[in-house]
Amino acid sequence: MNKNSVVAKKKFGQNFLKDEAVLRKIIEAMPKSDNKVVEIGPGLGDLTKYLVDVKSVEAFEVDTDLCKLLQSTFKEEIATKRLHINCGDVLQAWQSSLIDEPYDLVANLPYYIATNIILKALADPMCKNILVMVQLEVAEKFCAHEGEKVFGSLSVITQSVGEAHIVMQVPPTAFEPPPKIDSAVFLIRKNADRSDEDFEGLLRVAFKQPRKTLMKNLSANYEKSILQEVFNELSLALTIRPHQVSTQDYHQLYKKII
Ligand SMILES: C[S@@+](CC[C@H](N)C(=O)[O-])C[C@H]1O[C@@H](n2cnc3c(N)ncnc32)[C@H](O)[C@@H]1O
Repeated sequence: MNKNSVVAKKKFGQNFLKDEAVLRKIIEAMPKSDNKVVEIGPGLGDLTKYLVDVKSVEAFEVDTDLCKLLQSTFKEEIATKRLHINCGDVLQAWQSSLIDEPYDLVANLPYYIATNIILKALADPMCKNILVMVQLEVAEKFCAHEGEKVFGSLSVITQSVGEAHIVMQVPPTAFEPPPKIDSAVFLIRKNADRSDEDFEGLLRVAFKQPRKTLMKNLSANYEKSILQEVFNELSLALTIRPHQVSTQDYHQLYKKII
């Protein structure tokens, strides 16, 4: 099998990034660091060939056909240890840390598991920065600010460990085959390690019905009189909606009601 005879497999979310200008912009947007690069889903190696030029890369690819192809394309880089390819499902391989040294995640992610992968990377103490291509809609959720309509639990979790912004939007024509939706590359610079399942549980309750008031959502699980007291202490209006509350106030709420 060669690169040109590969038929993209839908079940693995294969949309190969073919636009060289976009590939170069991803490399330019990489955070300056001494960390190793982890690439999830190297696919045909179009991004990988740029990555191995600047960093040593640990790659995870689930498709065994593509693994074989990558092993022959990157023989030299594998021999000189610029590249190591793990063949298998990255989610199976991921314990509390994906690898045992500090790394930056740089990838055009498989969209069907993109949110899950980013949440795992945010909770992984070895992961220091995240530069990934995902569906535009998902990128906007991770990068949203308080007050914006799409500000939700993903935005709060992200702001709890760092800063996020969209680097560029990418149209379907940049890929082969083209996906049905627009995509975006975004960067999260982590500056803290925090993974707290109880806090994330509170966020799930807080944003359960995003258009209802925060008080209404929270009172489904927490004592209303305590909530009223805490809202008062934090100067939060009883009519405030979940997307209007800052990350800092969510942490204060959590401290006071859990
Ligand atoms: C959107 S494609 C990106 C391919 C390539 N990086 C590019 O930019 O052209 C997603 C890649 O992730 C791989 N993939 C899908 N699910 C995976 C999983 N669970 N673990 C590891 N790789 C996976 C797919 O086989 C595919 O190669």
